[in-house]
Amino acid sequence: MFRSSSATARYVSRACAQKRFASTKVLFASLTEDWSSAAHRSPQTVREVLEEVVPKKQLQLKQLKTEHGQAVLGDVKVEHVVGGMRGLKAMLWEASVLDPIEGIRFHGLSIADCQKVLPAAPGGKEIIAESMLWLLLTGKIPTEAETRQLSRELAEKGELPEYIEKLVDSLPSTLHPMTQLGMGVAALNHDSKFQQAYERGIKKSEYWTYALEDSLDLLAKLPALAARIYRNIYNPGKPLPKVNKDLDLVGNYVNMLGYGDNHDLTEYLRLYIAIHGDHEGGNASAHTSHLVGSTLADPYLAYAAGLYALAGPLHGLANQEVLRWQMNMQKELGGNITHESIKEFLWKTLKSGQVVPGYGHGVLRNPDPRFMALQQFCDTRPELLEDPIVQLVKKTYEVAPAVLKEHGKTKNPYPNVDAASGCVLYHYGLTQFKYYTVIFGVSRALGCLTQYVWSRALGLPIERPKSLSMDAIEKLIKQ
Ligand SMILES: CC(=O)SCCNC(=O)CCNC(=O)[C@H](O)C(C)(C)COP(=O)(O)OP(=O)(O)OC[C@H]1O[C@@H](n2cnc3c(N)ncnc32)[C@H](O)[C@@H]1OP(=O)(O)O
Ligand SMILES: O=C([O-])CC(=O)C(=O)O
Repeated sequence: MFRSSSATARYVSRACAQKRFASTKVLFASLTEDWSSAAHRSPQTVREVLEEVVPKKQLQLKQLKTEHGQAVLGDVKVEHVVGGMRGLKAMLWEASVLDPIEGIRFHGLSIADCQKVLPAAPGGKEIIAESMLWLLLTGKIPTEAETRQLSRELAEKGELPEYIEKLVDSLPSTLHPMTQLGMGVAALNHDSKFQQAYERGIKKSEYWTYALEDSLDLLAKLPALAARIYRNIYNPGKPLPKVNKDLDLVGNYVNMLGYGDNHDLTEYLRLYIAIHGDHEGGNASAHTSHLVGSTLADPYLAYAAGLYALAGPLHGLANQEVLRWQMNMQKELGGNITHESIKEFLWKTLKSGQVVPGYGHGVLRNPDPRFMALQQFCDTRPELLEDPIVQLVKKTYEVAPAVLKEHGKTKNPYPNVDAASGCVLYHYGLTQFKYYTVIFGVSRALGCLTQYVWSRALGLPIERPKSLSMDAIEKLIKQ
């Protein structure tokens, strides 16, 4: 049968999608089977599960290196070298893989799959950070009892050392909250077990256990650190609650932020923090923390570096920018918010040479499923559906893709996660949008620290790609 090249491309892409769907179904079935049998045994700790998984992954990597070390995964073109390495397959990252059309999958599970199988908090429905962390680290679904055990372990480690409190309290309230978060995280390396063990001269095979210990410690302390920064900047002098040993990580975070009585905001932040946790390895924050970690800098330093990449407006800071931009739109349009007036505002932004924040992506070529999941959260709550800023975000989504297509520059005219994340926070009273990227920073630790542990478990080497000058590129082309 003859097919035109575009029909062939559609056929191949449909066939690939069907194959992907079938293999995902198998994986989903095996993970959930695994989970239902796990529900009948006594709970394991995340360390015990990793003790079992690490040797299997080490063997997998050994086989990849020895049997397929010379297999070709793609070509390196000049456009990769001068174009931000977009699409270049050049990193190992275990916990998640991003498909341009389907979006993120964590160990093969989509966000919707995770919403079905990952345990929620008592009295809640949304995925919590601990069950996502467990999945990212181990590739397995935790039982409810295992999730609770991890929540308690994190809560027990959650208080900040006094020197960090003093450091953060000494910072000017005019210093951006992300700068403060990075400083606090870096300074926590004062107590790094990984660094102390390295200085003692431990074996390479033991690195990952200390990396895990530091990673859990850092994850546990992030809510208290992030909440202290919020308190110092926006509510100076207000007493901060202690970490409650009976709450999950995000439950504690929201409580320390001062919104503990708001169940809907707590549930929103549970979902937010779980689904922002990892977005494969090539994004700027993950890649930065991976690079710094590859020097054997401890997890605190590696993640602090990642946070400063997250603080850029083309990456995580876009969620702050989205809210600022949507509020400007609301102010300028006043009572005249129609599809037509939003369209004009979009063109004004584009013609002034700015990007439309919250739209476009380095990999995605469809609406971001994280955006859709946050929109779904709004769709189930009438008070959110009636909120003017939530409505404006939704209306902008109805107009922006067509405008961006007509503008013709961006490869992806659809919304990314940052387009939706801030408006719900705003509705619930968390209106200080300069703080929003800090919440993202609490979340992204899940993925970056997971990979830190795996990089040490797999003995990955220091990253050191080859760079070329333009003259050197021209010389290579001539040859
Ligand atoms: C959690 C996250 O990090 S999600 C991303 C958050 N960032 C944003 O929302 C900021 C707005 N978006 C962007 O700036 C971009 O889409 C990025 C940074 C996300 C991706 O960048 P790229 O992969 O380089 O995008 P792409 O290849 O489509 O860019 C091609 C051109 O379209 C432009 N473009 C891309 N997105 C947009 C946008 N939202 N609005 C206007 N122009 C855009 C680029 O600036 C580029 O222009 P240039 O040729 O003059 O340099
Ligand atoms: O994947 C990317 O490049 C950016 C992104 O959406 C993320 O890091 O969450």
